[in-house]
Amino acid sequence: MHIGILTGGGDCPGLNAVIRAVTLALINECGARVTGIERGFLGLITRNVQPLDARSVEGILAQGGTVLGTHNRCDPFHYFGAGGADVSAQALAYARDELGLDGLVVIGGDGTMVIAHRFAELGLPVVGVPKTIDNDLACTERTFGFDSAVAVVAEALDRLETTARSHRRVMIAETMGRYAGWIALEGGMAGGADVILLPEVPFDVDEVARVCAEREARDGYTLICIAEGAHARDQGLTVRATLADSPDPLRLGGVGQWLQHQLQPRLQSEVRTTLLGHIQRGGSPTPYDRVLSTRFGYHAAQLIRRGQFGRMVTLEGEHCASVPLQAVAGQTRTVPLDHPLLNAARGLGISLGETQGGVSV
Ligand SMILES: Nc1ncnc2c1ncn2[C@@H]1O[C@H](COP(=O)(O)OP(=O)(O)O)[C@@H](O)[C@H]1O
Ligand SMILES: O=P(O)(O)OC[C@H]1O[C@](O)(COP(=O)(O)O)[C@@H](O)[C@@H]1O
Ligand SMILES: [Mg+2]
Repeated sequence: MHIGILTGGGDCPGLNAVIRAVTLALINECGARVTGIERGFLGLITRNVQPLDARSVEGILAQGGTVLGTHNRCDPFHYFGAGGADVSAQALAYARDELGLDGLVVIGGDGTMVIAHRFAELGLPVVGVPKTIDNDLACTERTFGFDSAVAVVAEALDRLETTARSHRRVMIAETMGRYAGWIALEGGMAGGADVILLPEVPFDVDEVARVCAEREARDGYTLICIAEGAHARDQGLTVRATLADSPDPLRLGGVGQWLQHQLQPRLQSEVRTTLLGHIQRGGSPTPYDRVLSTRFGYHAAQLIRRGQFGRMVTLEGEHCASVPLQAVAGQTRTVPLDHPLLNAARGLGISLGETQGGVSV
């Protein structure tokens, strides 16, 4: 048996742990030959691959990034390198006929799963593994990388708290997460934020200013954790860049700065913004993510061993399971408005920037 592995989309802590687990399990349990495809689906177009064995995955469990490299714009069905042309047939022929792959493990997020699903429909035996710091993939309670990103946000807020307290300032920390607020919600809760602003709950600037002013009068400082996809009730998304050649062209960023400009004229204390950016995505995975990645990788190898293709590994409660790629492709899992952590935040007096019927809550 010959199996390929690729990592697609934004990198994320735990990718190497999955590569290691898939490789070791396939070699040990199936006697398989394993090949790494470099830079996501791009490697199937540029024909860049490398053999993987026990030796090549040694020592990578705790390494951030991906030893295979990745790409978050390469879609063989609309290839940027060929003016948006569909080069999927060549990529498929290379994988199946030239490399002789019996299966392909695709480690990626929502965008990558869309492409994986399309290849599966063309007959390539594919198994997906859910990756993203954003935790926004459908059908799985967790993606690996999320816990590591939350740990970075929590530590950043811990550090911002001491400087905010010393200067009696309003400190805004902007997190990643695209259209989902998971990183800001869990990171904000873990880091003791006073205000948490999410894409799922459009906020009222007056209400956020009121909370800051009230705290200014009392404690003197406020910690705000805002997701890059959050927006005021009457505002659209804050877009940092638009990539013309991508099916997912928007890059978000800057809403923290925008909020700073709204708040500053209404407050005595100084307002400062920290954009956490790619710090959330780099570095070593937390122990939780190392274990989750290892479990996901092992489960992916089990699916291959049983010939269960066209599926993505999931976490259901305590157990690894799987769902058809079709159920995941093109979906985004956002924070439900009745999520227990939102209720807990409200119950603790943490502001979500909400007003009800025009009345501040
Ligand atoms: N809805 C979509 N349909 C088709 N391709 C997509 C879609 N969203 C993203 N992609 C492509 O999938 C790849 C990875 O997507 P991205 O969202 O950056 O990473 P991830 O796989 O982590 O979600 C990129 O090539 C992107 O252009
Ligand atoms: O690295 P880029 O291209 O600026 O992309 C940034 C985006 O990637 C992420 O870090 C991760 O998203 P994906 O998992 O979908 O790749 C988002 O949180 C962020 O909006
Ligand atoms: Mg994505």
